[in-house]
Amino acid sequence: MNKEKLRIAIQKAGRLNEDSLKILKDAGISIDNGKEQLKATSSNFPIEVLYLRNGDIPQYLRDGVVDIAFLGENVLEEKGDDIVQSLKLGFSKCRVSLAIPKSAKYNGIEDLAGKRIATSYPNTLNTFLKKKGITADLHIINGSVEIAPNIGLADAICDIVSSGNTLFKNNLKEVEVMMKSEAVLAVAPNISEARRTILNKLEFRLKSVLNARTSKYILLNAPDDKLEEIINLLPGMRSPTVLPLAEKGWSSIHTVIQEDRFWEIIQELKELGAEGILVAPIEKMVL
Ligand SMILES: Nc1ncnc2c1ncn2[C@@H]1O[C@H](COP(=O)(O)OP(=O)(O)OP(=O)(O)O)[C@@H](O)[C@H]1O
Ligand SMILES: O=P(O)(O)OC[C@H]1O[C@H](OP(=O)(O)OP(=O)(O)O)[C@H](O)[C@@H]1O
Ligand SMILES: [Mg+2]
Repeated sequence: MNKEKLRIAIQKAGRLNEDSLKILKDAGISIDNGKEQLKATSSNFPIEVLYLRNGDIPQYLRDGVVDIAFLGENVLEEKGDDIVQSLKLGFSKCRVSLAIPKSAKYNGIEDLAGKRIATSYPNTLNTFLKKKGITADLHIINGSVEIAPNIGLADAICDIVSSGNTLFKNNLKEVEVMMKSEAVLAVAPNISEARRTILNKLEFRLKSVLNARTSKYILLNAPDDKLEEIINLLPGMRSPTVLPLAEKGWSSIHTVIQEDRFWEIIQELKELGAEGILVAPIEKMVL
């Protein structure tokens, strides 16, 4: 029996943990937890899970302790520019931004020259400032960065922003978006061929889950004299399925579309006489 297993790093606790386990579950991979354990295996896929701190994962990938990981793009930007990003996973969306006190004036990045900036992302910030030709005084802190201006520790901060709530509560305003980030599948630079074969299988499953998450199956009834116009609005996987209804002059159309596209065209569909529009989730989608 082939005992080869792919080692994946997942954040032990925090923003990425739950969605990472959920996407594996949706891909049909059951992890035998024990969440108190730092290591777990799967009974139905050749994978071993290591629960680690997000910030430590790039080094583990580099050292080959793990083969792949789910982690934020922002962490790769900060600590892992030698690590390959394979898939974007669509969760933990955020941005790394610069913010200053609400009351401070801001005319552009040059206003930060010579200022004290508190951050947990010094490499990302240094690269950004260098590109802009700005020199500033960086204060590296590991958490609660947004409090720094209020306690007189810094003039500005560079940290993760998502809803903007934390900035708002601390009387700060976002002035520059340095990068956008979401969770990605990261791959160790020296992954073995045998493990890459397992990774290909995992990627195939993850892609099916991701495609399904953003797509909807839609069914609608259409008068035959408007069929062509309605079909033109509905790009299907190949082309929509059209079936005659028992009532003469009417057909049922089935197709798959991106959810956001559906909301764009719903009004047009109705104006063309579409009726009985049903939208259903898709569990897996193999293209
Ligand atoms: N408010 C947020 N909204 C959405 N995504 C976020 C948010 N904060 C962080 N993230 C993303 O989730 C990742 C993990 O963040 P989290 O705060 O859970 O861990 P951490 O404290 O950065 O790392 P560690 O696991 O090393 O303690 C970040 O690197 C970022 O990509
Ligand atoms: O724009 P918002 O939606 O308010 O999110 C941004 C906040 O979320 C993150 O902190 P987190 O809650 O992960 O705490 P941490 O510092 O303990 O990681 C980040 O460091 C910000 O402080
Ligand atoms: Mg955090």
